[in-house]
Amino acid sequence: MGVCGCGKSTVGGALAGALGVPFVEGDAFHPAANVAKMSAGRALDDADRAGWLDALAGQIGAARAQGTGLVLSCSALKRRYRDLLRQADPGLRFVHLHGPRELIAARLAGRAGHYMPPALLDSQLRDLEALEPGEAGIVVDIALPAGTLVERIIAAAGRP
Ligand SMILES: Nc1ncnc2c1ncn2[C@@H]1O[C@H](COP(=O)(O)OP(=O)(O)OP(=O)(O)O)[C@@H](O)[C@H]1O
Ligand SMILES: O=C(O)[C@H](O)[C@@H](O)[C@H](O)[C@H](O)CO
Repeated sequence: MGVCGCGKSTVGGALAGALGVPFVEGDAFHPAANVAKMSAGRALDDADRAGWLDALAGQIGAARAQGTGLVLSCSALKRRYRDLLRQADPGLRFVHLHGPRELIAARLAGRAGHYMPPALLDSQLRDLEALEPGEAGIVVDIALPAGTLVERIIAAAGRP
């Protein structure tokens, strides 16, 4: 979880590879209308995100039913979004990829070929609600290299 450009795809993909489980890119489940809205520089609201979160909950529920496990990238900015995802698997754990605005803005500026305009970073930071006590998960510092983050996440999870 985390705002645009925090490293969800990069770290999530590497984590899934290290764990040997499927990686599901949450961005791929946005309807075209959401992508068009973000591409036009307008932030998504709760209504825009509702169907998308349902689709991601479906992915989590399917992995649980099949016993395959998964790593899924999702901004999951608000507590109630995470509550919805947890309904699909109460054992769901979150990794908040956290870092200073300046670092994330610099990474977004250096990223090519993505629809998300860097100007939407501030709206994402406004929407972001940190993990609360009782929510299973950890916060990691995205200033660290992706490989180090993967090691820390696996160490915190106690596996493999
Ligand atoms: N730990 C890291 N160290 C250095 N660079 C990183 C790290 N994590 C990600 N990056 C780089 O930062 C940029 C943003 O990462 P990435 O696309 O994975 O973020 P994201 O959270 O998936 O973004 P979005 O939500 O917009 O899809 C990429 O260019 C990526 O290579
Ligand atoms: O909740 C949201 O507003 C969206 O999921 C965004 O976070 C983007 O999908 C993602 O960051 C792609 O760049």
